Amino acid sequence: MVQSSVLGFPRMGVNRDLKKATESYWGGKISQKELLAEGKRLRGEHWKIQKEAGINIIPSNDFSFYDHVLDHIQLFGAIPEKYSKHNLDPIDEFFAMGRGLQSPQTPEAAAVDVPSLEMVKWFDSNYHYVKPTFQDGQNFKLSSNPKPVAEFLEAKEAGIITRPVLVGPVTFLAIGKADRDQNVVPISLLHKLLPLYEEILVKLKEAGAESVQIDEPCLVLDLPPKVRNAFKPAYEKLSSLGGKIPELVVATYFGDIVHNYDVLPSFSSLHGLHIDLARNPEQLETVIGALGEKQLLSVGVVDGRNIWKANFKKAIETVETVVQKLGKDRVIVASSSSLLHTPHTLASEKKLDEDVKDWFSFAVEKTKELAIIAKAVTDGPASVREELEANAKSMEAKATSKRTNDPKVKERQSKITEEMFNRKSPFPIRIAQQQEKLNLPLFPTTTIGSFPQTKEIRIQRNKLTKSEISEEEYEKFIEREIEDVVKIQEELGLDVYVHGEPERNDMVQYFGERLTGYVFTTHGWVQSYGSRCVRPPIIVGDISRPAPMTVKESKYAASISKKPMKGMLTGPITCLRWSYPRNDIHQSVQAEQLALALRDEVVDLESAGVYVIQVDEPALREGLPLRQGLERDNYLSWAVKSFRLSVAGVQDSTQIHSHFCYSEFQDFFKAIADLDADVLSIENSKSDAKLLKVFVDEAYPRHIGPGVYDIHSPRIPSEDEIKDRIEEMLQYLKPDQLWVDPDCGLKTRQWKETKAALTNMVNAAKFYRQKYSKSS
Ligand SMILES: CN1c2c(nc(N)[nH]c2=O)NC[C@@H]1CNc1ccc(C(=O)N[C@@H](CCC(=O)N[C@@H](CCC(=O)N[C@@H](CCC(=O)O)C(=O)O)C(=O)O)C(=O)O)cc1
Ligand SMILES: N[C@@H](CCS)C(=O)O
Ligand SMILES: [Zn+2]
Repeated sequence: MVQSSVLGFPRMGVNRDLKKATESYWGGKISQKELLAEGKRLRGEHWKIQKEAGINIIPSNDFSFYDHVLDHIQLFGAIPEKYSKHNLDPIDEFFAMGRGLQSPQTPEAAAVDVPSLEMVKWFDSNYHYVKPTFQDGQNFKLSSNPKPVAEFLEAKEAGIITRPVLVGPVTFLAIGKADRDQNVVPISLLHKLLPLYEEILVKLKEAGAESVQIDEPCLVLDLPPKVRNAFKPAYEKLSSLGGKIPELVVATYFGDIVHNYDVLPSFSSLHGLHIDLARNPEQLETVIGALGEKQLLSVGVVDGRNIWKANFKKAIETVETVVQKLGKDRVIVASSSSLLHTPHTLASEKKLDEDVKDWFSFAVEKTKELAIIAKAVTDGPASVREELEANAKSMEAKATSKRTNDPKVKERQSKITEEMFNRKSPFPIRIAQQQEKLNLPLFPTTTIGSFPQTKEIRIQRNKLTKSEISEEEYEKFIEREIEDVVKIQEELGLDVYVHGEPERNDMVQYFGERLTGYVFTTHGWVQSYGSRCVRPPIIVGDISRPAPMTVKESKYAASISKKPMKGMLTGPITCLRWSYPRNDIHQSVQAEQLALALRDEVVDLESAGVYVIQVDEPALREGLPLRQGLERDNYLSWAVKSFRLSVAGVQDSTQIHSHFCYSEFQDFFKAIADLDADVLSIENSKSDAKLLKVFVDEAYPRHIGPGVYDIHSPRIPSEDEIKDRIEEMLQYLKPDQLWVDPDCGLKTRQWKETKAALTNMVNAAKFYRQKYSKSS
C-alpha cells in the first residue's frame, strides 16, 4: 500500500489560537498551566484532523510555542550563558531566547536584561527561525524532559502513533553561527552533538516510535566541504545503533539534492528519503537510480509552499512512475515540505468568490489531497473517481478563466522601454540636488515606516471591516493617528519623518487590496515568526492599479510636517513573494506588472509633494534561488529591473530609499548596488558590523543606514549601546554616508518602549553629529 504523509502541520490553529495564548501569557493574562494546556489542545486537534483525513504518517514535534529550531536549541542545551545563568523556568528561558527579556528586580527574582537571539529566514520562505548561536568550547546536554518524546507519548495516549520530526544534526549546526567574538566553526561541534541525537533516538524508540523524520534541508544548498563531508559519518554513526533507534527518514525540501547525493551514506543506513518534487520534479530519476534495494522514497507532490490545489492527474502519474520502479510498499505520498507555510483551512473562508475558492487548497485540504492521491494509486482511480473528476474540472476552470487575463496590462508591458529603468542622472548629481532640497544634517535619523499598530488602531479597522463605522470616520481616525505620529517625531527630534502606516493592516496585504488581480482571505493566517502572523494575499490575475494607494495619507502627513516626510511603499518583489503568486505565468511577469503599478504610485507621491520615497524590498534576498548559478543570475536580473522600473520615474531631486531587513549582502552585493537607490536602510543590529566591509570593498558610494537596534524585542537599547554600534559602523562607512535608524519598522512595539528607544537613538546620532562637525 502507498502511504500518505504530512511533513509538518501549521501550529496556530483555526483562529490563531496559539498566537492569542502566547501573547496572553506574555501579557500576564493567563498562567503557564493554561498556556501549556492550549498547546496540548492544539496538537491534539491537528493530529485528529490528519487522522480523519486518512493520513497514515502523522508528524509530532512539529508543534512549537515559538519556533522549532529554538525548540532544538533548548533540547540540546545550546543555551548561551546570558540566558541560562538566570535559572528561569524552561518556558520563560525559551521565550527569552526568542524575544528577549527585560524584567525588573522583584523580591523573588533578580532583574533580567537579555536581547533575543538572532532570527533569520528559513531558507527562501517568509518564516523566521531562531539562529543557533555557539560558543568556543560549546557543550551540549539533552533537556530533562525531551519535547520530542513528550509529544510522541501525548499523541500515543490519544491513540495516534506519530512520526516525530527532528531537525537533523548537520542542518542544525549548518544553519547556526558562532556567537559574537567567538570563533567556533559550528560543524566542528558535530562529534559533541551526535551522542545527543543517539540519546534522543533511543528514547523515542523506547517510547514506541517506529520511524523518525530527520529534516536535513541544507542538502539542497551549495555546501562548504566541511558540511558536505559531515553527512556520511554522522548517519553511519546513527545507523550503527541498528534496532535501538527508530527507522530514519531523511527529509529534504525547497530544492533538489542531486548535487549532494554522494554525501548521503550508503542507503543501508537510511530507511527512507523524502524529496521535494513540487519544486524539483527532475531530480526523481537520479534519486530513484541511487536508492538502495529496500529504501522507501517519500515523494513531495503536494506543494507545502502555496495555496493552489494539487493537479491530481499529474501527481498520480508521478507517483505511479515511482511505484512501477519501487513497488507500492516503498512509496510514500507526501507534502513537499511542512505545511507551516500554508493557512489552516479553506473552510473558514466565507467571502471568497466560489470560482476562485475552487482553485485553492490550504493545510487541511492538502492533507485530504494527499490521502486521495495515495488511495488512487493504491486502490486504483475508480476508488476516488468523484474526487478526480472534481479536481479535473477545477483545473480546467482555472485554465480557461477570464479572471486571469487583462489585455490592457499586457499592452502596457509590451511598451516598456529601456530608459524607463534608469534615473535621469547618476548618484553624485542626484544627491547634490537632494541635499539642496532636503537640507539634512550629518548622521540623519529616520525610522523605517511603521509606528506601533496599537490595539486601538486594529479595533477601529476591525469596526470598519464590519461596517460598524463609516469610511469617513475611519479616515478621520487615521488622520488623528498621523497627527500624533508627526508630533511625536517632532518631539523626538528625528530628521526625516514617516506617517507611521497606521492605515495598513500589513505592508503587502494593504497593497494587494488596492490592486486588481488579487483576492484575499479573511482567516488565511500563516506564522511569520513567534506569535506574529501574516495573511498573504493571493495573485490570481494580471495586476494593475486602479487608483492611488497611499497618496492621501502621505500627502496629509507631509502637509503637517516641518521636516521632510518619507512616502512608504512596498516594492514589487516583496509584494510578489509575500503574496501567493500565480502558478500559471512566470514570476518575472507578475513582478513587472507590480512594478508598473508602483511606478505610477511613486510618481503620484512626488507630484503630491513627497520628495523622499522609500520602496521596501525586504523579500529581495529571500527570493534569491538557494544555489549559485544561472537561476540566481536570472532572478537577480528581473528582480533588480522590476525595482528600477518602479522608482525611476522621479526627478533627480527626489530621494529614493530602499529597506532590507537582513544583513547578508555578500553573495549578491552587485544586485544591491544595481538597484541604484539613493539610501539603503538595512537590518544590522544583530550582525557583526564586519559584514559592512562589503560596502567598503566594493567602494559603494551611496548612503546607508545600518540598523542600530533590534525591533523584534521589547527591550530598550541604551544610548551607549547605540553609540557602540555607530562606532563599529564608522570603521567601515564614511560619516557623510551614514544614516541612523532602527533595524526595521516599529509596528510590533508598544509606544512606551518605542519612544524610549528612539530617544536614545536620536541622542546617539546627535553625539556623533557634534563630534564630526567639530572635526570637519
Ligand atoms: C516585516 N515583516 C513582514 C513580513 N511579511 C509580511 N507580510 N509583512 C511584514 O510586515 N515578513 C518579515 C517581517 C516580519 N514579520 C512580521 C509579520 C507580521 C507582523 C504582525 O504584526 N502581524 C500581525 C497581524 C497584522 C495584520 O494583518 N493585522 C490586521 C488584523 C489584525 C487583527 O488581528 N485583528 C483582529 C481584530 C482586532 C482586535 O480586536 O485586535 C482580528 O482580526 O481578529 C490589521 O491590523 O488590521 C499579528 O498580529 O500577527 C509583524 C512582522
Ligand atoms: N515600512 C515597513 C518595512 C518593514 S520590512 C515597516 O516599517 O514596517
Ligand atoms: Zn523591515
